[in-house]
Amino acid sequence: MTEKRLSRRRAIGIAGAGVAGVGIAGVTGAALRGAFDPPLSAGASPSDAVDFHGEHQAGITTEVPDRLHFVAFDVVTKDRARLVELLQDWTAAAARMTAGQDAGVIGAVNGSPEAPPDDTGEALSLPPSGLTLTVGFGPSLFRDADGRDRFGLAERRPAALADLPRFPGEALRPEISGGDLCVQACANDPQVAVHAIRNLARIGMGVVSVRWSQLGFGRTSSTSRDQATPRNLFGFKDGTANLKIEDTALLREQLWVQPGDGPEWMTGGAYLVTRKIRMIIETWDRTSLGEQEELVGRAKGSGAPLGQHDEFDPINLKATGPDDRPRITETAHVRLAHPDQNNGARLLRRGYNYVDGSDGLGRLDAGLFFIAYQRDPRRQFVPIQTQLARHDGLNEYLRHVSSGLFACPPGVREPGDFWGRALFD
Ligand SMILES: C=CC1=C(C)c2cc3[nH]c(cc4nc(cc5[nH]c(cc1n2)c(C)c5CCC(=O)O)C(CCC(=O)O)=C4C)c(C)c3C=C
Ligand SMILES: [Fe+2]
Repeated sequence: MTEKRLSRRRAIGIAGAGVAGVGIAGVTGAALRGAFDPPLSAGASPSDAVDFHGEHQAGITTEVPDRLHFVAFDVVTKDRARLVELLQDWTAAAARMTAGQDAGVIGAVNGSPEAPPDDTGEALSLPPSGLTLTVGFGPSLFRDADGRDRFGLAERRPAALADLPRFPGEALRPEISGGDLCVQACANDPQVAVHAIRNLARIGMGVVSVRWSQLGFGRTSSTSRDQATPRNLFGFKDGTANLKIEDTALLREQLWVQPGDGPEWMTGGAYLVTRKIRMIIETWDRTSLGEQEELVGRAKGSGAPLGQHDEFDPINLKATGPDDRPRITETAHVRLAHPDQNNGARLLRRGYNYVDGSDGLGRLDAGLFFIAYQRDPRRQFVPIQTQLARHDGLNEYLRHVSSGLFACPPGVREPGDFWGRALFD
């Protein structure tokens, strides 16, 4: 085991040097692309480890890395003790993998030749790569579709974990929606994210089964002012007005469940909404630049709100153009999603682009895997999405095909503690 750990550590140095090389190439690329595109990551090296333990789970305000593997599980056991045991095993494995170690204490190659290894091995020699693993509990864990209290948890279901209403125009596919549990793996290396989910699924065999999963690339948001704003597949900067880790007062108000919000086991946690939103890329690409900008309400190059100059200039919803019409139209995305139109509600977005190949007609099967964390979806995601579903001009180019809702408990504070302990106490 010690030998194994050493080999992962040695690899960090080697891979770190590789990353530095990539950084130089990246700067050249950025310079070629033009003045709008500063390098996307700043600060700590993309190969570093992120702390697993803390007041809040990592992977929520943590700077968004480039890759995602998101998975939703169905719990297949009826035995509460086995579920708790799984959460304990998962927590231990998650802490190890986040630190760049093998999922199990024996490791991928140090065990008995007669037994399956306790790590699958594809991350051997890879550094931690900023891996974060974030767990959430879906409404169906508390009561199944027939109203049965599956694990004696029904009384502990948060009111804020109320099923999302149907929204006009959505075309949800049940087989890629919902789930009793979810794990979000974010990392700077796709192999590290996939390795983590694969090993959690392997450990969970017989207790959980994978319901659906989604790979994402190219973050579509920033969660820190140190990160440059990335672009979504419509080519627009996405994440400019996001909640950021520096906004401590706003995070208390809008993100973290506070004492008294109830139930107590969720204090320090947050609610997660996922939406897989297919983007009708080919139609969008035939839309004029002016119309694209009008639909979003921001300039495509700079990301500035229409009527302003710079990306971070405040949005002025009252500004009018020479024709006396509002610069940001009544159906513009940023008007409808703006806190002033939604009782002050805001979201911490950390979504990803996805491309699942092409459909049978040769069109890209691509879009945004939308991920938003918040203190209470009933006051945040639901009203914002209600406005968007009714009036957003972008709807012509979008199709919501999957939906997920999860209660993400607070962080694991110390070794020995485990994901969701307070829920099962
Ligand atoms: C219900 C919440 C939201 C969904 C669903 C959603 C989908 C979606 N958004 C874009 C592109 C952009 N969104 C932008 C801003 C923005 N979007 C939401 C919410 C949802 N978006 C919010 C709360 C905001 C911020 C509003 C504000 O406070 O000003 C932007 C502008 C840049 C930015 O501020 O992030 C873009 C671009 C797409 C393409 C999409 C579905 C595929
Ligand atoms: Fe948006």
